[in-house]
Amino acid sequence: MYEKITPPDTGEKITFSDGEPIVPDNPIIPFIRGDGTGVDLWPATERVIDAAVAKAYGGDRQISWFKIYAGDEACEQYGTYQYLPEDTLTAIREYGVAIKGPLTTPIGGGIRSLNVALRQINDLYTCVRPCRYYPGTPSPHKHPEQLDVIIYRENTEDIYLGIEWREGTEIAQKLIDTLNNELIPATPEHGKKQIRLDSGIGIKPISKTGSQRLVRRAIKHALRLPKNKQMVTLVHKGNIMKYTEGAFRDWGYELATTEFREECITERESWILGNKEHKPDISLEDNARQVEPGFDALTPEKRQEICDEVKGVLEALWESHGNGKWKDKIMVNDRIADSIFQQIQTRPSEYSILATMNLNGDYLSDAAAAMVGGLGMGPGANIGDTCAVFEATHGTAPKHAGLDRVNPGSLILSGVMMLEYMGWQEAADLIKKGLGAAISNREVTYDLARLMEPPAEPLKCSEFAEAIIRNF
Ligand SMILES: NC(=O)C1=CN([C@@H]2O[C@H](COP(=O)(O)OP(=O)(O)OC[C@H]3O[C@@H](n4cnc5c(N)ncnc54)[C@H](OP(=O)(O)O)[C@@H]3O)[C@@H](O)[C@H]2O)C=CC1
Ligand SMILES: O=C(O)CCC(=O)C(=O)O
Ligand SMILES: [Mg+2]
Repeated sequence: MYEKITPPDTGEKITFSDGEPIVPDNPIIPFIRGDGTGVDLWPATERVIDAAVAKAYGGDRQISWFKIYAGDEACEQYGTYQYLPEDTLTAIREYGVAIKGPLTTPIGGGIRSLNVALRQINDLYTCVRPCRYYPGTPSPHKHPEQLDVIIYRENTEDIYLGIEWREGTEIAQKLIDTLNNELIPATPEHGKKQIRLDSGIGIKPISKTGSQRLVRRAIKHALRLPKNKQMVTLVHKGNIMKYTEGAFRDWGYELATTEFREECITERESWILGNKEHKPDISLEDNARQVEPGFDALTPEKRQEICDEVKGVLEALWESHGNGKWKDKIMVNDRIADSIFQQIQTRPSEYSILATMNLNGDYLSDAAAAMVGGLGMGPGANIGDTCAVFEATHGTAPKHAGLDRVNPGSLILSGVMMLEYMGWQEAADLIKKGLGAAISNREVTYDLARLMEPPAEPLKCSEFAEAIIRNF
């Protein structure tokens, strides 16, 4: 059935029921080594995961690794331009849970991202990227320990769908022509806007389906968190992109206030209920005035609309969520994307789960990782309903490739996420303990060593893996 790969002789497949993995004691797990620093990162990661499983379960559980190919290694194995062979896609589909190193994407022309293709082909619609601080990690931030967020990034649409046309091509010119001469003039709100003739054109689709299934997972995750972290923030640039990013926000709120009505409160609803709790005889109009900045300057129709909203919230929610009961619910709020980049730095403790569209989540996950030690400490998972692929937030860092130098922390912590997803919490905990202790002992790779005060003597990538195992 496979052209060039052979699954291990021992082990069984992970299967799925209702979106949850059913994991045998000896699962077969496909892995992609990755390009660039993948040659250094994967061996270190495999060693740490195997050692933790062996120690946690004394031989009763074991992973049978199944080597599959993508990127440069795949071309060596399968031939020129065979970056993502059918074998690889079949193995991931068939075995359900996989882990991968980073893969190169050329900028501009050439192949499109293999990483993105893997997510789209397997419908791994949720990218989960936690950013939390390990004590002793050097950080450019004064209080990195206050940041404990999980980015829930939509993983299949937005500009990552890759539907774009190069400037000057026949289709780009045709599109610009149709937009300038037919579609824009037919849309009064666009006025006399015109697209420059020498533009490249990209399409940014954001669907209700894609947005709501992502937010659904984010809310379900929030339900499993301690009470003080039960928050979901919808991140968007809806003030500028109303029908894509603004719609993401609206669909997120719609889902929270329908499917999760009993469990959720929106920030605005909490203000309305809070105003009445603070002053039980407050009028609808005064309540509306406190909720809506600039209320008195609004048109009478708009003021009436907000009063009706206040009335609707009080009627629908006072019984179930009023009298402070909303404080035990999941708080769903929203923040504009540029503002959230400063908010996670100035008020990190106020955020927990950040639900984002694809591009915003890509940016935000690197920025948040920087606060807790850098890209060497940024793990991730791509999760769908019948399949999951674990990978670090960072890329191939080509200038460090093959030097046994980079920090394997992100890929190892992606392995921890994989073990937790499989329900192998004991092995996951050992790795977190070992990693935390190695960092506290200043046994770290160059990226963390150079930021420590005084600078520490850097370990190699492989030596850091050994230090983690020693500290289990
Ligand atoms: N999921 C994936 O596979 C991803 C793939 N990519 C691809 O990777 C390639 C390179 O991308 P690039 O923009 O350079 O981004 P990278 O994330 O690969 O690297 C940027 C910089 O981040 C730091 N860094 C990255 N990984 C580590 C690590 N493990 N330990 C310590 N520091 C690390 C290094 O900083 P310094 O040198 O300052 O120490 C490095 O130069 C591109 O082709 C890109 O498309 C990018 C992101 C994700
Ligand atoms: O696929 C790539 O080349 C980049 C992807 C990326 O930056 C990410 O997923 O964070
Ligand atoms: Mg990225």
